[in-house]
Amino acid sequence: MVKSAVLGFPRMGPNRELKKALEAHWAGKFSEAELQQAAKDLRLQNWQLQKSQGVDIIPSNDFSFYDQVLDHSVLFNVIPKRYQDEKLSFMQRYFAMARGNSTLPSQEMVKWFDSNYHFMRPEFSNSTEFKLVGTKPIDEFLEAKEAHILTRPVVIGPVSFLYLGKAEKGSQGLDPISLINKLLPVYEDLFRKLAAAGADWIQVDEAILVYDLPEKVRAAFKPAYERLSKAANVKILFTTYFGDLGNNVDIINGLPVAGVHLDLVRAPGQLGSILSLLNDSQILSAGVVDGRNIWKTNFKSAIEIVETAIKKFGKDRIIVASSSSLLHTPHTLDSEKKISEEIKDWFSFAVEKAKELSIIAKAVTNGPDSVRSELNNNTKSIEARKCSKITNDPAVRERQSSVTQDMHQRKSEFSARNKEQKQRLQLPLFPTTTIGSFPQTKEIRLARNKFRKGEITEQEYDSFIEKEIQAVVKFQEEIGLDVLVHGEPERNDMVQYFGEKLNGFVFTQNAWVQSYGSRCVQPPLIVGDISRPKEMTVKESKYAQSITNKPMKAMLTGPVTILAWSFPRDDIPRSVQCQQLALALRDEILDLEKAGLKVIQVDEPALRETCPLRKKDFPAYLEWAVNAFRLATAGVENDTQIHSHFCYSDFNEIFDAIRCLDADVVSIENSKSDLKLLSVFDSQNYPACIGPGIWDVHSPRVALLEEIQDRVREILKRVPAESLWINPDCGLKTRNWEETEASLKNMVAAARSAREEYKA
Ligand code: MET
Ligand SMILES: [Zn+2]
Repeated sequence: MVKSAVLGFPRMGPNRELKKALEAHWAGKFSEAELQQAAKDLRLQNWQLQKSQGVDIIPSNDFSFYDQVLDHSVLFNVIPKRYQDEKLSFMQRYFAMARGNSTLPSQEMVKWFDSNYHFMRPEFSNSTEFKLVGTKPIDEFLEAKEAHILTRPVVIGPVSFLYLGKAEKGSQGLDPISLINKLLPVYEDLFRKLAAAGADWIQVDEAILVYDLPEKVRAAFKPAYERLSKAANVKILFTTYFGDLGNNVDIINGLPVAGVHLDLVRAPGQLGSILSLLNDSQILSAGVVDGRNIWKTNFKSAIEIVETAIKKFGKDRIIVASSSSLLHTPHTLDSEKKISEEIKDWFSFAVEKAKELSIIAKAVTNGPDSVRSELNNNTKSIEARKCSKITNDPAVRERQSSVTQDMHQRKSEFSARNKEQKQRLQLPLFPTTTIGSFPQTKEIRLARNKFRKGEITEQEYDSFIEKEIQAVVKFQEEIGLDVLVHGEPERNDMVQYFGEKLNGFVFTQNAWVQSYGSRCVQPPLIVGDISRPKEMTVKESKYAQSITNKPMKAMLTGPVTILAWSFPRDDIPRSVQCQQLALALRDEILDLEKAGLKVIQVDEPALRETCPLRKKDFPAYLEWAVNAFRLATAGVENDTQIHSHFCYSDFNEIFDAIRCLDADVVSIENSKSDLKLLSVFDSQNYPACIGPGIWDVHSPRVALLEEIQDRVREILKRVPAESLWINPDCGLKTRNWEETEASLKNMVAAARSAREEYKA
């Protein structure tokens, strides 16, 4: 029989119970014992839930108090010395590594592949002593067993664990992969203990196979799994996900593991090559239910894929599985009471996906008649979505088909535009500006909530927002900034705000997914063709410009970022969705221009993080991403100045793409990366204006005048004076007014002194 399997389940609980428990614990309101109990309840609930959906193979050790990679570091004693020296309890140390404490910063946090989940990067040193110092995977396996659920423990594979880590400060030059032989005995120990506890399979995640890997890393797999396969009487499911194995597929050839899991949602094409690589006793786990999105599975296509595999392997050697862990999907659709029934029928969250797995397994085991009504309903729902008016807007499609090359082209080259903009804006050397948002105070959040709930009228709300704008504008004039902003008080979130004003988006009540630790995000769902029914931001920006003589900068979130921070459609390419967003923004930008805004900023902080996992796929992605930005912005006159903003990651790699955006001014986060960004200017000849972030807005520390001055001098060694703008790293919404005022005053003073120095 074909079994169904889940690779991992969302941890937070149906109502983010884990988040609440964690935050209460951190606030000292919930003891460690209470936290442990809450976690235990959630685990049990999740196992039983999956069982009740009919899932045959249920994971354990997919739970985490913060992050599964950190769990492994702690389990294997990969604890940097700075955390070891402290007199901390086990949990205190764990949370210190996760979030820092009063004396220590946290470990580095990085993105988990191309998802919006973040993990704590393991740090290895020459003195790392691998030891199995915990029992978490075994405990959780036994906990489930006690509830009569035989789970399949999930562990991160040794090669991925090392590769995803880095050398600790002081051990520079150490390549973590060289530690593999020291690490393996610990895995052997763990596997023996899991086998002794009664596990018959272990899911070993080696997700790095979707990356371009150095030869040394590729070569580490075979010997490692030779050893692990002999370590204990337990079968290994060698698990990959998030894409195509590409050239790493040869690693599977002859690998001594009992089974292999493949992501056949993102990369269905790899099925053929794997089928011919596995030997006669190996099992294939076919990931046909998407672990990364919220759409109902198309049973017909999923079953087709599974049947192909069955033809070759027989029913007993095939498992039907989620493509990846369901960690990246919201918990259940059940709690959504506001989405229309028509649209709700298109979705499937984690609980519903678990059910889908068991239906597909039944269909292929006992024949389609055994689940006839489920299959029929699925066909109906898939058809309904395909034909729905919401999904297809002929006007949007028609507009897309008439997009021409010249719509991506500003009227003149930068140098000509620059002259006209100078003429019109009359800015000093080293113009100062901010990135958009000003402190989002309690009052602002309260007013927004009241308005949302209907407790204040639109008029009352509008006048509240106007007062906020007045205050922010006055403040900026007083401290002497050159290009002002309205402060974004009306915006809850830089993506949600736009999604709510566009056609094609749906918002949920409770569809949260973990981003890091206790932090969850609730991405909008893109369900249909996107268009702009009316102006989105003009009212606020126009008002702001009307109360000052200084140039006001209008703020928009760019097409790539709106797409990246939403759940995209799976029925048309992301490039098409991005172009729809670009057209909607193009209209907004032209309306802003008409309303008298001379400077318009289009933020694209997600441009880098949306890059594909493999280098070979970069050019195609960057082409549609850059084109979307250009399509959105290129309609304006020469003397309208287009800004863009980037933060969150290392932009050196895509600097060429940033140049191709053809923006007049870009501001880039740089203060955290120790001016690393600037090295780019040594090799690249950047034609337009640039504002490398001058201080780190993510820290409450006030930027000192001398610090900013030093930084400006450093930057001026590389950036021509006439191209340099002076601005913070990112928006100020998370800062308070005191810090903001102090830092901005220093920034303006630094700009003034730089003007003096430069003249001299
Ligand atoms: C994450 S980038 C944020 C840009 C936005 N304009 C802000 O200032 O908040
Ligand atoms: Zn930013």
